[in-house]
Amino acid sequence: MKIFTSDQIKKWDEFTMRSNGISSLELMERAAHSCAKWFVQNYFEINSFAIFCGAGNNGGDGFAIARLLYKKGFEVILFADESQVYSESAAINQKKCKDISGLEILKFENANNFIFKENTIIVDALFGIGLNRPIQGKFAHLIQFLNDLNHLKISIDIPSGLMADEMIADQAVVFKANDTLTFQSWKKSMLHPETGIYCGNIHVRDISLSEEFNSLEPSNELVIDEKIIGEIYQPRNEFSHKGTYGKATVVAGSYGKIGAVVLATKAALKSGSGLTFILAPKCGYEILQISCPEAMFISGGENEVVNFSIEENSTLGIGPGLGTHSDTEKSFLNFLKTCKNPLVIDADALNILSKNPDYLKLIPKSSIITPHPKEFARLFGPTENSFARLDLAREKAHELQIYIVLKDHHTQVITPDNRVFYNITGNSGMAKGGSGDALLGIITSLLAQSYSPENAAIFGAWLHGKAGDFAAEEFSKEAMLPSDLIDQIGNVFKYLNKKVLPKNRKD
Ligand SMILES: NC(=O)C1=CN([C@@H]2O[C@H](COP(=O)(O)OP(=O)(O)OC[C@H]3O[C@@H](n4cnc5c(N)ncnc54)[C@H](O)[C@@H]3O)[C@@H](O)[C@H]2O)[C@H](O)CC1
Ligand SMILES: [K+]
Repeated sequence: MKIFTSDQIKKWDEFTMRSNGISSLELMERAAHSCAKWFVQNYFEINSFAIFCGAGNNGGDGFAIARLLYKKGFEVILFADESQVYSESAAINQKKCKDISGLEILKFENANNFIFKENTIIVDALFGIGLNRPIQGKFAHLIQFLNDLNHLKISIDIPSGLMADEMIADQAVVFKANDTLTFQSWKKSMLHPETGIYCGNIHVRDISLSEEFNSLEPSNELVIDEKIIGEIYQPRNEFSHKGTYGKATVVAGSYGKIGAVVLATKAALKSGSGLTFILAPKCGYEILQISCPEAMFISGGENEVVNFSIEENSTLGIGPGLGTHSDTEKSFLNFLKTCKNPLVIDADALNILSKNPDYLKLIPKSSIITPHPKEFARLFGPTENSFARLDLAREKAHELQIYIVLKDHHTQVITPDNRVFYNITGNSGMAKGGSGDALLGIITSLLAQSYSPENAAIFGAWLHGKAGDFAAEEFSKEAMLPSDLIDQIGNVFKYLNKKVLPKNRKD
């Protein structure tokens, strides 16, 4: 799914209206119907809505939604400032509401003294993607008042106060929604931690905007949706053998950190590599041979990996629990001098590179690094926010011709040619030591199976998050473990074969 800027979305609207021969009002009606349907499906037992309408088309959506819900028998209270100059479509929908007896429109000022029923849902239709400056004055006070209410809060298209494409200003006032019903596609600010936090759960509502525009309009920022995954995932061919699925080698571990090797190796095995090797210190030999019998053990030293003797044409995943012992550092850096094939680098291997930045240029082209924000900052320097961090990541991915899987909520896969894929699977239950080890194993395994580095990074991030979602479902976010995530990888492949592939394959 492409991510468009607010300007592009407006062009998308216009293109749709022109090519479908519909008016802005009809498009607004389509949007309102889609929202009303969601409310009925999700909150039919709640019968009261307080809808706050601005003067632009977001407000127009709000008036139209109010009319539709009222006609379905819901109790609806409208709040608006009728002294404002309304957009054409908003004015028409506001008039339609005024013409309905029983549908009251109160002033925003009345909200402060209004007694909202406990189960009233607060609907924010104040500002949408037309917001062009921070909200101040009476609107800011109104939003602060609404944020202090304990009621369920739903935003239409985007929480008021959030810019669609960029970071919020310091002290910005933004409506804090429990859910956001957004039209047709994700907006960039919904995908970054500082801004996405205001959106709650995102529900993308299809309002049938032009598919032709979507395919023609360029965007180098995308959301990894199941359409993309359906195009990447390669189901197994029965006429195959273990050689078909490549050789993966996990280079990891040091005394006391053998668990990281177990997690990375199991994740690699579960992701389908044909042959899987482990290069780890001897202190982990028994543990690894017992816990990962399918993987072959190569000793890299006593308590640390000090000897990078690698299986021929094997795909390497390096880093989990590796430690930064000077002997490990020396042998890893020496190894980099001769390594030519793309590899996957994580955790302590990245920390070793942070201490030796001159070696960054020795990372083989098309390799994949998987830093979390702190590892990224150690590698490339601090940034003031996640938008700036993404800009720096794009610069570095291009400069070093590598893929950067920037782990966050939401993880971003940055390509050497400036494209960004946002992952929308995964959850806070994965914020535990060991999750990153699993991701390293998954991506290494996919790369070993001849997925391109780009597809291994994209598919790996999605698969990792989806397995995390299944684990959270099974064990709760609090109790799930990275090993539970690994155990769910098989269920994700089953989901892919049952749900995703059939939908996306036009064989
Ligand atoms: N394809 C779609 O996504 C559709 C979207 N729809 C809805 O239309 C809005 C966008 O409408 P627009 O009129 O462009 O902007 P807003 O409703 O966000 O109103 C902005 C309005 O307010 C003024 N303004 C901007 N910033 C401020 C500020 N800080 N303080 C005060 N006033 C401000 C600005 O000048 C505008 O006049 C979209 O979000 C959807 O909800 C269509 O209904 C259907 C298709
Ligand atoms: K809104």
